[in-house]
Order: sequence, then structure tokens, then C-alpha cells
Amino acid sequence: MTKLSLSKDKINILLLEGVHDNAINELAHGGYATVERLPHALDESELLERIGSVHMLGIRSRTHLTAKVLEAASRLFSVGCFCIGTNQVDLKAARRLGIPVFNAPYSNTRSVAELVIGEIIMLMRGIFSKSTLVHGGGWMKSAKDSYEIRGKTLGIVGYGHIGTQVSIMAESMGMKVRYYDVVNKLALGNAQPCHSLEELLAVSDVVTLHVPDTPQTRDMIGEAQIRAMKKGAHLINAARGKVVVIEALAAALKDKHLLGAAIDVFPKEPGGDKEVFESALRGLDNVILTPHIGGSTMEAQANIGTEVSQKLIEYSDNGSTMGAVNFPQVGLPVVHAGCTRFLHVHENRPGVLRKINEVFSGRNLNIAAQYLQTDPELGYVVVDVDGDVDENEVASDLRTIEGTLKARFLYPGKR
Ligand SMILES: NC(=O)c1ccc[n+]([C@@H]2O[C@H](COP(=O)([O-])OP(=O)(O)OC[C@H]3O[C@@H](n4cnc5c(N)ncnc54)[C@H](O)[C@@H]3O)[C@@H](O)[C@H]2O)c1
Ligand SMILES: O=C(O)[C@H](O)COP(=O)(O)O
Repeated sequence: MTKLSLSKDKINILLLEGVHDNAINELAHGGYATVERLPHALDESELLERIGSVHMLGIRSRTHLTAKVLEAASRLFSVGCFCIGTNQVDLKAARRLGIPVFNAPYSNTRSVAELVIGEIIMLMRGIFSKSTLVHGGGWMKSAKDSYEIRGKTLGIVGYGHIGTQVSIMAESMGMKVRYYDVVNKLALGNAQPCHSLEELLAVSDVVTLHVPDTPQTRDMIGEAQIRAMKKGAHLINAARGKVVVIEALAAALKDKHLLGAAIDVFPKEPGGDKEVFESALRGLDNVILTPHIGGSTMEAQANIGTEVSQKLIEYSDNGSTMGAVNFPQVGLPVVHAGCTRFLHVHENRPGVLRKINEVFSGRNLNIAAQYLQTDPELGYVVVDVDGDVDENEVASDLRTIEGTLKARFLYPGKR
């Protein structure tokens, strides 16, 4: 019979991209010691080779989990993105396969916000080009194109976790803050909303982007938007690379329409540290280029390591999907004493719940507790059943119900 649940020592965990030690420690503390950690990302073919034996996978922004990889992941039951962004995962495919995806929605927020604040000052003082000149033995003592940030206008596109942090810090340093968001957001401090992106671009001395990668934000800052910015303004992108059309930005920097830019994320980023970084921005004056390190601080990585592994453990131990980005959210108490917990993920269609209950009533099993959460497409049911029960048999029957995406029980050792 197919094994439908495993003891913790048989749960294979693969962590990619140098996830912090805290993740390993937290997992070990939770009883999960079969962990392999690699310092780098894997490409699609490497993932396809290895994914078949993995039960829990941890990645950061460089690992792309395509539908093809997820479909080959026959044992995978959860994914942890040890970062904020989840656009590198085909979330719909993961849902369809009954795999919840977790992330750390704000553990590196402060790190990105601090980097942006530093960059605003560096850009407006032209520090990067001046420093490069001095490194080369040059000397150019001048105030030309050097400005205080006090009294200048910062335009924030995307007033979410990071955007609002930047807003508060920038105001406390004397900047005026304007922001644009597609959702109505509470203005913090004296920040003022703009009715359109165009309005924000026209009034800002520095524009900083903090939107996710979505079909709506792809190429959001192209030729027309860059030319709509004030002459002599600066652009910062520490959000996602595909938001800015790099060639249009490079042209505007070359003809001095913009005086500077700080770019941390790129439409095409090297797959590893040994790959050469190619970009039209390389070598341009007063352009700070960083290798996607907005969230790469010791503090952020440590916090993320703990936060995401806790979510993976909760789901594995308990079935809780709180914090999953692609799944109905079910927060669960510990399993009722003397009970077995079954987890069932299914397409949200009429009759599934009835059939699930029939599997238990048909065996004269008493349901001690039941938790259900659905969204328009997906249903997630957790059932605690009293007394002696042949877990493998019940789980097998649950799997035969039409519309089932995943069914398993919590291994007795986990209770
Ligand atoms: N450089 C890095 O290392 C790094 C680190 C952390 C996060 N990030 C990226 O930063 C981005 C923002 O992160 P966050 O935590 O602030 O996210 P968030 O979800 O808290 O905020 C994003 C905001 O953008 C708004 N938004 C969405 N689409 C928009 C549109 N078309 N126009 C205007 N506003 C729009 C949303 O309403 C939301 O308020 C994400 O893409 C994340 O992946 C990068
Ligand atoms: O989404 C994020 O949190 C950032 O892009 C950071 O990603 P990283 O963990 O790959 O540095």
C-alpha cells in the first residue's frame, strides 16, 4: 500500500540558495533532521533530477519552480520561500497539486528600506561616481549636481510593507513623501497619495519602486514614464527587475534626463555567483548596481530562516496553512487527544465534503473535530477522528474521492 504519511526522519528536506542556519536549527528542534542544504539555486533540469524524493523544499528568489518541476515532485507537500517574493513559483500549479507555499512577508522589510534610504543620499550627492573617480586616483571637489535630501520630494510606487517603512524614515529626514498605490492606503505621517503614477512621476525628485512582479507591473516604468519624470531626478528599483525597462533607463541616464539610479534587481539576473552579469547599465556614471541584496542582511536572513521553517513545521506537524500564499488559511489547534488527523485538499465542487464524511461514517468512526476553509476553487478540510483507525486505508479511500488533490494523515509520532 502507498505510504500516505511518514515519520519525521523519513521526511526529506532540501534547502537551496544558502538559507540561514536558523532554518536548520529550527527544523532540527522540531524533529526534522533529514535536511540537505545547498549554497546555490538549481536550474530546471537539476530540479527535475532531484525533486522526486523531496517532501519539503526551501528556496529563495533565484530558484524557479515551474509547473513542470512541481508536477514531477510526486512527494512534495510544501514549499517555503525564504524571502518575500513568491513570483518565482508557479503558485497556481502548486495549488492545483495541493501544495501550499509559504514565505516571510516582512522579515527583510527593514533591510530593504534602509538600503533605499542610504541610496537616496548617495544618489543625490553623486557619491558613486565621485568615489569611483577617487579610487582611480582622480580628484574633483565640486558641489555640482549635489543636493541635500531635506525638502526634496520622494515618490514611492507601491505603499506596502517596504514602501511605508521608507516613507516614515524619509519623512524623519525632512523629505516630502508622495505615494501611488492601486489600493487605497492609509497615509502615514504627512505622506500624501497621488491619484496616478503620472502625477507621482511629475512631482518627485527621487522615485522608488516597491511593487510586486505582476502582469500589471511588468514594464511599468518604460520610456514614457522615465521621460515623464523631472529632469535631473533619480530612480531606485529594489522591487523586481521586470518592472523597469532597462534600455529606456540607460538611455535617459546617458542623455542626463536622469542624474542617477540605484538598481538592485534586474530582468535577467545571473543564476549563480560565477555567471557574468550583463546589463546596459554597466559602466554608467552615478548608477549604483547591487546584486539583488536588498534583503541580504544577517538580521533579515536569520529572521527569515526561523519564520519560514516554523511555518513548514506547523504545516507538517499540524496541518496549519496560516501564512500560505496560495491556499485557504486554516489555523489549527493540536490534534484532539486520542484522535488521528486527516488532511484533505480538493477542488471546491459540490458533494466532496459529504463523500469525505461518508468515508468516516461508513467505518463507524466518530469525527471529534472538523475544520474547513474554501476559496472559489480550492477546499481544505481537516478531520480529527476518535479511537482506533487504519490510517493508511482511510487515507487511501479519501484519495479516491473525485476532485481530491491531496490526502494524508499526520503520522502518529507527530501527535
Ligand atoms: N531587493 C530585494 O532583495 C527585495 C527584498 C524584499 C522584497 N523585495 C520586493 O519588494 C516588493 C515589495 O515588497 P513589499 O513587502 O513592500 O510588498 P507589499 O505586498 O507589502 O507591497 C506592495 C504594494 O504594491 C502595491 N501594488 C501592487 N500593484 C501595484 C501597481 N500596479 N501599482 C501601484 N501599486 C501596486 C500593492 O497594493 C501593495 O501595497 C516585492 O516585489 C518584493 O518581492 C525585494
Ligand atoms: O523577495 C525577496 O524577499 C527578495 O527579493 C530577496 O530575495 P532573496 O532571498 O533571493 O535575496
